[in-house]
Amino acid sequence: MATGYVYHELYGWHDTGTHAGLLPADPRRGLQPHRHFENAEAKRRVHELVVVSGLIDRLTRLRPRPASDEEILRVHTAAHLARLASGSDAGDGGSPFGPGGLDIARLAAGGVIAAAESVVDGEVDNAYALVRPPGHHALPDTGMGFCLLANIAIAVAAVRATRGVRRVAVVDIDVHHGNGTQAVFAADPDVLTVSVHQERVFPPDSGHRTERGEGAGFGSAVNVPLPPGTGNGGYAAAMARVVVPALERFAPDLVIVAAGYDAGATDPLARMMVTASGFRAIASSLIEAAGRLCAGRIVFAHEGGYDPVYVPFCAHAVIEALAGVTDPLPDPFSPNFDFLAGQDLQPHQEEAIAAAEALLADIP
Ligand SMILES: Cc1nn(C)c(C)c1/N=N/c1ccc(/C=C/C(=O)NO)cc1
Ligand SMILES: [Zn+2]
Repeated sequence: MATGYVYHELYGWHDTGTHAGLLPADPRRGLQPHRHFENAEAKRRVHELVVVSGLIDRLTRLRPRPASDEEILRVHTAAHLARLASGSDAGDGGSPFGPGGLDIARLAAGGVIAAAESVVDGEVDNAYALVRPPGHHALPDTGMGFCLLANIAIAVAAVRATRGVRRVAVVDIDVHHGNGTQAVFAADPDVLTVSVHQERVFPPDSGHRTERGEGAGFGSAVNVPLPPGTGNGGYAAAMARVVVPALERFAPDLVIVAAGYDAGATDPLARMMVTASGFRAIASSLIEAAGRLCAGRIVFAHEGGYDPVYVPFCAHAVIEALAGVTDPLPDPFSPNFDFLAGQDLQPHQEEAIAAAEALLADIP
């Protein structure tokens, strides 16, 4: 089992400066300066745990490269690219970046491209792209939600253009709706986008079950909004009853996962309860499905997740699953979080999942 791994120190140099965590600092509103929630720490510490634990020795290091203008313009407008070349915010006022921000964003998108190409070319069996800045909220004409370029959408477009890959499934397990990827491919019946997220957190009023794609692409978008407080049992049920069956119906040539960890039990930007063992189970269900459906071709691209202490354990568990590790690193927080009341599937969560099962019938 060869698992590709992309990381570059430049990802840690993407400078989101000081905000008040999420919003621009403003003393007139009582918003005291604090580092932006989307800062380097959580992702840099994932890499450091991968190195210190020795997992790095079981991985095949892949080198990222900057996504070219041609590759970016398959998804984005020239105006958006120009904004990133000269501006200091991706477009929504909450996604700041410092000098050279576009160069690092190119390297993030290029890191996902490199991972996808290596998997499709058979150089590795599967891959993890630990990239920053994230991408799944970025739209063709603007960035948003800390995302500058639509990393995964750019990678999907690249392997379809250069490697003849036809059907790609993107599964978004970040706790926020994968609106960007969904929008890029809404009319495309050969790209399935499935997003499992906390209902209506971000983007506001986005990610409803009723968002299903459009035109020839109707049915190719599947949204599974879940209630706040959903934990390991709710996510396992969503995977087993909606996500994996959707993949089986769609029969992809390649699976790409938008791997965010902000559904984690300690994340500041959502209210879910998933733990490292829960993320391992989520990943394992997707890896197993890819093994049955597309020779194991699966790529995980890092997205959100903001607790610098716990995200490393959650992402490490996912990378171990990709590498087929049978002696996983124990989660020191397990006694606290794996046994929280409500970790098992709750009736109101079951209702949300059952409602999403109805969407499977129209998958193209
Ligand atoms: C509150 C509030 N007020 N306003 C004006 C805005 C714009 C607010 N929230 N913005 C948010 C909230 C959450 C995210 C998460 C991103 C992520 O992790 N994606 O995976 C991004 C922006
Ligand atoms: Zn997120």
